[in-house]
Amino acid sequence: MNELKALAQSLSETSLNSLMNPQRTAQLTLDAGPWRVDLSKHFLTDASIAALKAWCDSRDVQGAISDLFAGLPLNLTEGRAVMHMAMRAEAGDDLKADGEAVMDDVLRERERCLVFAERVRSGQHTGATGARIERVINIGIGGSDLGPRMAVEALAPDHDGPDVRFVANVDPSDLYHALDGADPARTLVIVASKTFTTIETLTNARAARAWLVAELGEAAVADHFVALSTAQDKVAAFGIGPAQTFGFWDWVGGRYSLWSAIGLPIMIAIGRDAFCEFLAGARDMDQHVQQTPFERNLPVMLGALYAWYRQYWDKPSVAVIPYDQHLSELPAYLQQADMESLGKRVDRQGQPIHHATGAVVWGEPGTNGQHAFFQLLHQGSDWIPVEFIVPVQARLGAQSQHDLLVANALAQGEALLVGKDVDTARAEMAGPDGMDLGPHRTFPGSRPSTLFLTPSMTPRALGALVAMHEHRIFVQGWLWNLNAYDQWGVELGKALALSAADALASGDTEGKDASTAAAIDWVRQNRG
Ligand SMILES: O=P(O)(O)OC[C@H]1O[C@](O)(CO)[C@@H](O)[C@@H]1O
Repeated sequence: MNELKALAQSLSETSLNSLMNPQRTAQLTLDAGPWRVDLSKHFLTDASIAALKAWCDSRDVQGAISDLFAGLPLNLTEGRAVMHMAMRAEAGDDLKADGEAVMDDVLRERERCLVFAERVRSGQHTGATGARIERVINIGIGGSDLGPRMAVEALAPDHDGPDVRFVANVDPSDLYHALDGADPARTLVIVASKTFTTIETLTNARAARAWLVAELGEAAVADHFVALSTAQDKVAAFGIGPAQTFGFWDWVGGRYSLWSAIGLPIMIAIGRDAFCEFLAGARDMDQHVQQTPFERNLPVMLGALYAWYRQYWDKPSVAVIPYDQHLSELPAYLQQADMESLGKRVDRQGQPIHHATGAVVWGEPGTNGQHAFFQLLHQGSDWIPVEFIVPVQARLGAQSQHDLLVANALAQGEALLVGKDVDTARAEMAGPDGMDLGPHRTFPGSRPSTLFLTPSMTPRALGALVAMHEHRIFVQGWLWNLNAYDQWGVELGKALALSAADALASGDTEGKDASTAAAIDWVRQNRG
């Protein structure tokens, strides 16, 4: 039997708590940038660490990381490098994508974005009537929404620019709320789309444009619309000029693009210095992943651990629980980063993969989740690896109240690990009419979790955390020999949505399955 499988089976019978001691925690606590990450509540032993290292060595993970940073075309199905790391690199870093030096272009475009953001923040860039911009609306979806949305919310304590809102859904109510109360003369619309073909984004952008033109006239579009895209020709066809267009490159994947021009809403919200700190945090992690030996390398260890839990322990999900209300969008952000990257069933050569791959990523901030789904985490029939993400300093509000938040995070990890045996549970209380509550109040324990601690959720800490997950996802994908950088699985639904829209308009359901055809008929009769 494969050693990783055998270890999974034998360790599943082991009490995690019986492994614990201070030396183990010290050995398995990794420092990466401003993060202290405790992996000691996982099924990591000398034997399993050695087996995970052997797995990584057999797949030459370290060589793959070098190839990634060398800008080789690792995204085979799209024939591209994967070089979002260049977007947070600095002058003097010698980075290439597909053989071309990229840093001059990257730094030039970054500077254009930062200058524009400062002009909006300072009021130098005004609307068509000369009024200061007070509301910025980012229209984008997927990677052109989730990253900036998450970071703007995460860094709310750093937010000193105009109001920044996000519209993603083609549901017209999303745009309605973003425009509600907005003064067109004081509103800047950012149309963010790597391809500039995404139907939701273009539909919302056209609706926002019509709203603006109705109030201020066609000529105002130039001052009130900017585009973030790799497709300059399509942006021009939409009517946004080159001075108002900020670009990036096809070797920056959509879900890895918040460091690029796609980060413009973040720049407008928090300004140049804080945004550069955000990039610096990610760059810290780029250096960490390249330079740190296996046992101390956080993205590599965590990627190997998660690959093991999915493939050999058959654990179908990972819970991400930030103990920071401002990180409420982090689970959704990581869902795209992870599930669009690792949700694949064939390998890089197109051959079937005969084991489980990508896991479901989900979560909510603590402590809210404790009063909702933690019942299942503690007493459900299976365990789920949990990430507790915990900045220890309050950025807003009283530190004493924040301490209670932190205490809850620590307590949850402890409860998952230690559990409660049936005798203790019985001794505590009986049920109605002396009913034995022992089985109901027992906690099995031995449930793994990772504790991410950082002093404060600064821009630098956030950058490091996000980049850590990017590299962790790379390692998992490489261990499974799948392409973590394409997303063909979204295409069929996109095409069928256009066909369903036609059928809703015309009533012609020929070629549709019976269920879909009936639904189309019913919608046509009931849509008012
Ligand atoms: O930035 P675009 O090209 O509008 O794409 C938005 C999103 O759509 C996807 O292609 C999936 O539909 C994502 O990968 C991407 O982040």
